[in-house]
Amino acid sequence: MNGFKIFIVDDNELYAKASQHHLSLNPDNEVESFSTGKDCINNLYTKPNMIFLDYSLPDMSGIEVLRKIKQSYPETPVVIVSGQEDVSTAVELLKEGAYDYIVKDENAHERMWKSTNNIRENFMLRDEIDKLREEVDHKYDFSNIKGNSLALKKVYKLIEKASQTNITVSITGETGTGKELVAKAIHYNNKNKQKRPLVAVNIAAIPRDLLESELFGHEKGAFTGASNRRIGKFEEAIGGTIFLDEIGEMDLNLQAKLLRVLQEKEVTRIGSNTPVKVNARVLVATHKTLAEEVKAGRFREDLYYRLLGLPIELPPLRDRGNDIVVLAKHFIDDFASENDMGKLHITADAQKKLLNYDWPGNVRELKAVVELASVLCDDGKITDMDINFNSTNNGLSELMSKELTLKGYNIKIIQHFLDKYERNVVDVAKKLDIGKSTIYRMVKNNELEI
Ligand SMILES: Nc1ncnc2c1ncn2[C@@H]1O[C@H](COP(=O)(O)OP(=O)(O)OP(=O)(O)O)[C@@H](O)[C@H]1O
Repeated sequence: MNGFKIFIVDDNELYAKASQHHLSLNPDNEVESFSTGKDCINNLYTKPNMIFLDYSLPDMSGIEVLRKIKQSYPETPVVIVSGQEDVSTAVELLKEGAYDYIVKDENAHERMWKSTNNIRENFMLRDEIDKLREEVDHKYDFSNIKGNSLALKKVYKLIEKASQTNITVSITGETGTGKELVAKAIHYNNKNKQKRPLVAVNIAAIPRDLLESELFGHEKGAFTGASNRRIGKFEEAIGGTIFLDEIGEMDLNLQAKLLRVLQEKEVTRIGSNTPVKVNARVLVATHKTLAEEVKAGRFREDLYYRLLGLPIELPPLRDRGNDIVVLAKHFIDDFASENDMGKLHITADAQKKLLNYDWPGNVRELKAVVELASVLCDDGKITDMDINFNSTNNGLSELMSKELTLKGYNIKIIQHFLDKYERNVVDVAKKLDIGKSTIYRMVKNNELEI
């Protein structure tokens, strides 16, 4: 935020000067004073951040000036400063939209100072919220999803179509193909929804017994342990989007209840008789083939058709051709810049190795593999030696997905090298450019195994 512009409107020049001097003690404040209501109104176009307005001016009454300000700039806070200690005047002015009322007594300047600080803080917070909103909008636009393969271009087209309406969207694809990313892109690209909440519920992550209350809410005392009333996710998402991830994991009993909610467009909290209207847009995702689940009797057919809406199928990574390299470079660049590592390069051999792999864990796995390679590589060059697919067997794929301390990462990396170089401490110390004694000390402390 630039300077904070304050108007003081007071026909008592001496008082106005004293106020101006006091408020200018903060160099961020740009204070201007005017002796008439007209002068103030004529200068409103310069957009002051706040106005101190004397109630009794020679040309207009304070309330007239206040109304004129509120007509053109309803957001500008106006603090009335007046000699009258008349409570009813204060109430009247507050009703007309004044921000505060300060009586001209010996503490008036101090209160003006405090009022300025409060309002400035509010402005800064609002500024910050606007910036964060912009960031979020930017973060989840299409550019967040990387890849140029034909298969993915079809997906982009569908995301665009899905964003233009409120149609239900069912996103399918193997684990780690970016289903959640697509759900976010649909929500944040929808002009009506992007400023409203996106409420995500992972059906698989919530214990069966708690899921109904999580989705639809409950009243106090509805069941043992329900000590307070609780709003469900559907109600939280009113006006926005609810994203039901892993919908294929929902049990049949709850599927029936969900169907009713979708049909009636209202939820009834457990323990209540009063339904609440919900108009949330619904997105669902699953790594299962729902049609097969229906055939096997594990998913209700009527719910399946209700949820199908616009289906978007995410191709597995192995079918996206050179996107594998595009994504790898993207994750490496991100990782290097987050960790101040300078530019990292990936050799042709390493790229070939990535392209020849099957990627059962899809993009999530690729991210983990190349981030680990970025840590392991020497001289800013990722070679095929740094690309490690057996990671799930020796726990290294977890390395990047878990949040460890730096020491924790060190232990994992050194142990990995020890396993790889047949427990040759001298070789490993050389490779990692650390002292042999460091490794021996860690072995002695039972942090490493040789
Ligand atoms: N095309 C892409 N571009 C950039 N990042 C991607 C892309 N696809 C997936 N990712 C990243 O890969 C990781 C996994 O993606 P996401 O969680 O969206 O997958 P998912 O299909 O929902 O997985 P799951 O089925 O396991 O829930 C995330 O870190 C996501 O940001």
